[in-house]
Amino acid sequence: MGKKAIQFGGGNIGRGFVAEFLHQSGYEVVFVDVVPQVIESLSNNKSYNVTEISDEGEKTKTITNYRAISSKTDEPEVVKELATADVVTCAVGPNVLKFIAPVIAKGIDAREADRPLAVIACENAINATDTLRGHIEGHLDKARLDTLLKRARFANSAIDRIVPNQPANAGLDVRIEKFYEWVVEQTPFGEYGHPDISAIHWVDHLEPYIERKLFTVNTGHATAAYYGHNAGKKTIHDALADEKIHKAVHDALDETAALIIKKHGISKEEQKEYVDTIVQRISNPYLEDIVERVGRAPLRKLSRKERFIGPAAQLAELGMKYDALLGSIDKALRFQNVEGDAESFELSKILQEKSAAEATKQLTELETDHPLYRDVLRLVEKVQSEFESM
Ligand SMILES: NC(=O)C1=CN([C@@H]2O[C@H](COP(=O)(O)OP(=O)(O)OC[C@H]3O[C@@H](n4cnc5c(N)ncnc54)[C@H](O)[C@@H]3O)[C@@H](O)[C@H]2O)C=CC1
Ligand SMILES: O=P(O)(O)OC[C@H]1O[C@](O)(CO)[C@@H](O)[C@@H]1O
Repeated sequence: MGKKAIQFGGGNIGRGFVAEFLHQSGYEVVFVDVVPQVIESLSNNKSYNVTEISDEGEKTKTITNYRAISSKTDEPEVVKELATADVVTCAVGPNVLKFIAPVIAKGIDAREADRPLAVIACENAINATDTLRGHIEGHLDKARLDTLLKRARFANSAIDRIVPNQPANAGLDVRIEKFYEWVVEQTPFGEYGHPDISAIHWVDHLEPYIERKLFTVNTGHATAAYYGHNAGKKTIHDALADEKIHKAVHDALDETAALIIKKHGISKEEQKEYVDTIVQRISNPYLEDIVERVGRAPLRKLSRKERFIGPAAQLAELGMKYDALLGSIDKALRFQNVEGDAESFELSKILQEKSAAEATKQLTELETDHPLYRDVLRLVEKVQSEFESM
């Protein structure tokens, strides 16, 4: 039996990042999704193209050797595939992990293979695999929990690659930036050793990588998106061409860099190079990355451990500067009632219906005695008063 991986989420990252690299390492990929069109399209087309874009031009790779199953209509099939798979990955969105956990738990409980299933969540969230594991454990056969690690091993990951929204007629094909980083913990695999996926950079300690990525790439990307949306810009490239927004992005990344350098012992020079690289990446004009995609789901992005409150809270606790991050939070609070973005409508509702204190608590989960709390409360009050007067 050849190597088999189950990929939950046949979307941009699922097809354009995870499946590309699993395919490259000889895995058969079984996509699992809930959207019928995704399943149909993957089942009816035996290949699709991934086109890598960079300022050196474009390079196209053809992906084959995959299948697709709906976890909505064919759950028993998905369980059977999980019971004999080597790896399970997911790119469904951090808030969806709780919905894929039950079927993964059934698959783990059905396993008799001599090697545990490698579980690797590929989401923009810190320790997403631990979160998924927590949901899975709630659905496992309690009587067999003591043998869980013989049947599954759980490794957190940091994934970084920009996959913009695809052209309407793209079908399965994905246009994606050439740059990528996929860092995964290797220690959870212990004596079994990690799966052989050549694109992965295996590390013992992931935290420096995931915090650096989330608080640099995602903080910078989302800052550009929210300032850009607020200024009526179409793409991230357009936003960064505006010198005030370009400065706001660099100012926010100067603050997160100070935290990353202090906390993780990464050198100033190395972090500056990393920052310059991501500003260049996100302003890539060929990606045509619209600000509403990068700013999507503002409630998630304003939450406690995420790309703004996460670093700003740590900086406030250390008595370090976070004014620029307050600017990013201000613009994120104004990402309201954006067509197709349910969370942006929910954000507007919260700001209209709740008091500033209730809204601050609900959005950021900051305790009232946290050193960051008062500054964020003032931002919420300001945004509420401006929207009231509109
Ligand atoms: N787009 C990007 O540039 C990057 C995205 N990410 C992260 O990757 C994840 C996915 O992002 P995208 O691929 O852009 O989103 P996407 O919306 O293109 O793909 C998500 C896929 O998950 C599927 N899905 C939803 N619920 C499901 C369920 N219960 N079971 C199975 N499949 C389900 C959807 O049908 C869709 O096909 C997110 O966590 C995102 O933050 C990470 C790095 C880059
Ligand atoms: O995918 P999220 O979490 O909504 O964040 C948006 C952006 O952050 C990135 O994932 C950067 O890693 C972008 O590629 C992505 O479009």
